[in-house]
Amino acid sequence: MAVAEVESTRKNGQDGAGEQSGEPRIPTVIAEDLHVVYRVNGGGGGRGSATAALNRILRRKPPAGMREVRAVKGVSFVAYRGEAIGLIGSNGSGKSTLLKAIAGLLPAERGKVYTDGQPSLLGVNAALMNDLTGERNVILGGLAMGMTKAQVEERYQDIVDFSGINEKGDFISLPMRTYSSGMAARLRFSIAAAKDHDVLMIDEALATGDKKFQKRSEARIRELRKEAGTVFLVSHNNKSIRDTCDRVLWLERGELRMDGPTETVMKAYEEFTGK
Ligand SMILES: Nc1ncnc2c1ncn2[C@@H]1O[C@H](COP(=O)(O)OP(=O)(O)OP(=O)(O)O)[C@@H](O)[C@H]1O
Repeated sequence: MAVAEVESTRKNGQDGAGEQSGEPRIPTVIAEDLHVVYRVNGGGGGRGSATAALNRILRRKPPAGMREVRAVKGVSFVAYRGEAIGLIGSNGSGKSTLLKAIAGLLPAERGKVYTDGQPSLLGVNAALMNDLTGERNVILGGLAMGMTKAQVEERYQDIVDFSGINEKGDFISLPMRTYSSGMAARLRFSIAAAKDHDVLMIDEALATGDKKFQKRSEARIRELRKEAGTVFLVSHNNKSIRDTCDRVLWLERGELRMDGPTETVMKAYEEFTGK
């Protein structure tokens, strides 16, 4: 759904970036008391036979060993156009789950997510085809993101140059399975970053690139923000978050522990983790 313009006030007084006095800020993502639950067959029931499964279906009962993982618990925030928002928190705190729920890839158990336009989630696991060449993946990836064939052709060289894949030889014409994980992540980032996004969500992509690439991608994130989008960045690299984001959401055990300006939240987080 499209979200209406709202005045530049925030209920809880937390400060985000891009706020200019008196100018209305445009929300791009609204999460309202969002809960996300995974249901996992823990195997505790042990009865894996087809007859047992059929009986469960007929009785409409969950399997005996079914376990629930409450990965996101009552998270609420409003993201605005022009913000770059870092998502931090310990392993398993719910960062990736939150992004997937915003992208519409996981259903909300309770609460709601509203987004303006279709958010694009760029994860290190984004679906590129390992058996196809980098070249084919750039074309397919571009089309999958909604670029026209002409746009992909026009931006093809920029994408390859940005990724730096060809710096050490003609890798772009080789299958993706011959790439290191860093090279593959760079190509994924470069394809996604070639398009302007209303909401771009990046899951750890920067952590896998080398220093030079990190600098380039941080600069591109700043550009994407200027082009009026909202960027979410999940990272365990505190420096990347500091260099790229002006607001940080800190999740812990699925709950939003803090939401505020980068430095305030990072200081509290570093105290919590002992750096
Ligand atoms: N597909 C899944 N099925 C069941 N549980 C899951 C699944 N994916 C994640 N979880 C659980 O949900 C919780 C949150 O996981 P999530 O991956 O969102 O955390 P994260 O903050 O992104 O972690 P990390 O920093 O390690 O990447 C964890 O307890 C995890 O075990």
